[in-house]
Amino acid sequence: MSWAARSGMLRGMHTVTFPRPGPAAGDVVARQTDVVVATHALTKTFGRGAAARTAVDRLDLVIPRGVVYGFLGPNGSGKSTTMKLLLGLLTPTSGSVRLFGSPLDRRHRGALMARIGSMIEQPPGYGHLTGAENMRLVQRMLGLRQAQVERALELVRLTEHRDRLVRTYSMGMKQRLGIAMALAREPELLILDEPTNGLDPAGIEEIRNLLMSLAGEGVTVLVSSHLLDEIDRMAGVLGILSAGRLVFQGTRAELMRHSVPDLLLVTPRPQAVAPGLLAGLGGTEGAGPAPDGRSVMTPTQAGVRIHGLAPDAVAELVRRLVAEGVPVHELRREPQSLEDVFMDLTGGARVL
Ligand SMILES: Nc1ncnc2c1ncn2[C@@H]1O[C@H](COP(=O)(O)OP(=O)(O)OP(=O)(O)O)[C@@H](O)[C@H]1O
Repeated sequence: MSWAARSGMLRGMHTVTFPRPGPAAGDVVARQTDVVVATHALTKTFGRGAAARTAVDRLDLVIPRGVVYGFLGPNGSGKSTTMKLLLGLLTPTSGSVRLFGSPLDRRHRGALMARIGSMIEQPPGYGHLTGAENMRLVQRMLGLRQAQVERALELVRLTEHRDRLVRTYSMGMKQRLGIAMALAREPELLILDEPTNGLDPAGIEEIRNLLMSLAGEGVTVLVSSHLLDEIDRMAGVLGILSAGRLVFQGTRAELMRHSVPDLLLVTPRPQAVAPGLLAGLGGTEGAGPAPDGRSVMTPTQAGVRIHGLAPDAVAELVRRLVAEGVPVHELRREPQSLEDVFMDLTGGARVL
């Protein structure tokens, strides 16, 4: 049976109406929907006493069926640990995981894992075996049909390279073989940890297209990255981690709604816009770096760009500029890029 046909089946369907959970549940996750992954206050602390370190901190993830969920966060923010918790490879310190509507406990784990394909950290595969031989191992281990293996190789476009030793594969081919191994059992949920790591733009594009087409067939894809660019164009829902906390969850459009557009001040005398002019104007405090480490005020060709000013603060700034006799040729808002919003979120401790 094809994924498309299977995704329409009621097997394991779990329909819930969500109260708006956790930090910033988005429209996509808040509406009545079929949820594949839901965690509640999921927490993992490594070590004890003074050495204790909380890698994942009270996470409320909600992943609807059939989306690409982009799991973003800087290195060390807890993405891999979360994925291992979802796969039962680590035990939570507290909190819970539900997959396809069932709790991830000892009783359900086997049945739940049979519906999931994953690639965590390094791409798997033995270098001294060919692609086909590696796939045969997976086939035997999982009791798969030959047709399933063939289809997985075809999906990742490795059919013609199947008889080459894996150690001769490029990084992109190794990643694709790892994805084929995860795909062979025709999972309903695919969990991939940084599958675009080390790939060139063409390789990234290829993985992006593959994951989007799988989601189009009803497969739910959870994919992590520390690079926004790699995720942005494929993910229908974004979850952003910072130091183990989920600082945002929702669509790209919802994320952009949290942005404060920059202010562009066009003046022939940018040097007259002293940092002191911004003193006390909201959270930016004039001189010095913003919480994300970027400068609040950046010189541009025609003047200066000022980050994060609320409307009242702009009115006060205009008054000060006039009082100081700074010639203002133009003052306008310019939307922040998605990258800027991401940096604001992950650089500071702000929780949306
Ligand atoms: N087994 C472990 N024992 C102790 N600390 C751990 C263990 N696994 C992860 N950590 C710590 O937990 C934190 C989160 O790590 P994790 O690998 O989940 O982050 P990540 O977002 O996936 O980052 P990366 O992209 O670098 O893998 C890090 O500080 C890491 O050192």
